Amino acid sequence: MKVPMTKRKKSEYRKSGKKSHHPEKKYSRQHQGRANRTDGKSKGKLKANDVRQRSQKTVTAEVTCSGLTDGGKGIVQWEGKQLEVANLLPGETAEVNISKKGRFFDIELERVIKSSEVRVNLPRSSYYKGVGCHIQHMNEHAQKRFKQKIIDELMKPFGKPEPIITMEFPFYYRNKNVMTFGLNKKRQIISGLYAENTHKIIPMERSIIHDQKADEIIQTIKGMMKSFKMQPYREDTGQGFLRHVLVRVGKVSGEIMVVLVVASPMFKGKNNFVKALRKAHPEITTLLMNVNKRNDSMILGNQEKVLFGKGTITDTLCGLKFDISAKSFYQINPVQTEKLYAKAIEMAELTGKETVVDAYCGIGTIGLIASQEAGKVIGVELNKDAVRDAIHNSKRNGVKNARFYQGDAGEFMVKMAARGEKADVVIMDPPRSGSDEAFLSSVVKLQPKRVVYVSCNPVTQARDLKYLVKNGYAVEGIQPVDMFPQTVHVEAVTKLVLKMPN
Ligand SMILES: C[S@@+](CC[C@H](N)C(=O)[O-])C[C@H]1O[C@@H](n2cnc3c(N)ncnc32)[C@H](O)[C@@H]1O
Repeated sequence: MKVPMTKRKKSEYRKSGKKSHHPEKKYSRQHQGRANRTDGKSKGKLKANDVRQRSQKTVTAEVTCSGLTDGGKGIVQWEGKQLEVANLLPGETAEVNISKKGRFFDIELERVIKSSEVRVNLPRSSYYKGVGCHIQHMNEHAQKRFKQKIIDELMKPFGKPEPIITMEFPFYYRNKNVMTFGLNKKRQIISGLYAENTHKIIPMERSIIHDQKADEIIQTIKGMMKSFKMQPYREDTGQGFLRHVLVRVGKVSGEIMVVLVVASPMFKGKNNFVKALRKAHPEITTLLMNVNKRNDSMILGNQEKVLFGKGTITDTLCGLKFDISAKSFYQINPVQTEKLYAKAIEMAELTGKETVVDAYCGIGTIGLIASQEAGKVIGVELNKDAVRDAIHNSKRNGVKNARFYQGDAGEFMVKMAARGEKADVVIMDPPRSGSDEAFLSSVVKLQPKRVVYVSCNPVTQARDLKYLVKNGYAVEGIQPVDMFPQTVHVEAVTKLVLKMPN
């Protein structure tokens, strides 16, 4: 089956030039001379292997990078220890600041002395701080090689993966931005992203992978907070109101959803705030308030109130229209999603007769696209809002042969197997943690002829493939897709076929 590609605005496919593919080439050129510095301070040169004491606890040393971790960090040796340095590339020599924190070393890149030819020079603005963009300092060829190597190594037991499908214009692709709000030491309001594995906010106004309009709206909200006496929430004291702002953009429809994630439902000055925001951004099509009183890392709470508009946005994917709620999962890179889904449906080899299970189905995207070529589709998903969206999306696209159920995919499959039901094809797309034994063992009992496994985490995917291979399936195709350019994440879709039915 040929999955239709959605017609998109030209800007989504825009080519940025011949050699450098970077969106702000002028910056790359302007800053060539000092772009390798990370702090812009003028420093005396260090000789090779020279070590300088900066403070009681911090030393500055010269190191050479010998390779990369799967997290995209440069590997260096220092005083007989192997350390990892963010933003450093193999073959590069650099000055780093090393400080001991308990049993661990904190190591920060001060400046690159000898630069790799695959390095993309970035200016030092907060724009390029690289939170969430672990490998934006690598050119596109190096990023491609890096991701291919990860997939090739993890999938070695199952066969040779195809070359990764890359993105033509790998910038500004995200259709969802979430920024967290807080106060800095001077008690000024900041918005940004959490530093890796912490709840420390790194102030950031925009990113090369964010939707630019979404970033603009978030900055407008930050600017409005003072005059509306809206305090950012503080995790340490539990005081304050605004925790996060989530913006979701329909890249084809142009519809924009803004979600104010707040600590309490008491929104003082709500009407005036909404009025002012709509005046500044008439392009916002719906605005919601989500109340999150929890103290964990979940962004959204359960309580939600629509402040204006329909509370959802609509977008087009593979020729179908999908309504998306704030809490539902929706793939964040729609350009690459169409390529991923096309591969998944090709691997399913549908003839129009099959019963297809779309497990971990979200708002029903893969299942509804597959339904056009299948006998019937059964979708299962844990998130209630996403299931409601899937049922609604089925109706709005006139699909008559798909049913969606809310529940744990593993439990659902166990029941299907116990009832002796039949499935010809299982398409599964679990979260990063992968699937579980209940689900996988039921697949083995149901014996679908083909299993198409879509995953954003090849580590858990490889673990689950091992189980299926051990229990009668053979891997017949592995297709990596770069859904998250500039980051270390890789998506892959694999095809498994039943070797010998019992
Ligand atoms: C990677 S998303 C894929 C969604 C959809 N296939 C798509 O492409 O948009 C994984 C989905 O699994 C759902 N999920 C997580 N745990 C689940 C479980 N135990 N059972 C069923 N669904 C689950 C999440 O809510 C999320 O919608």
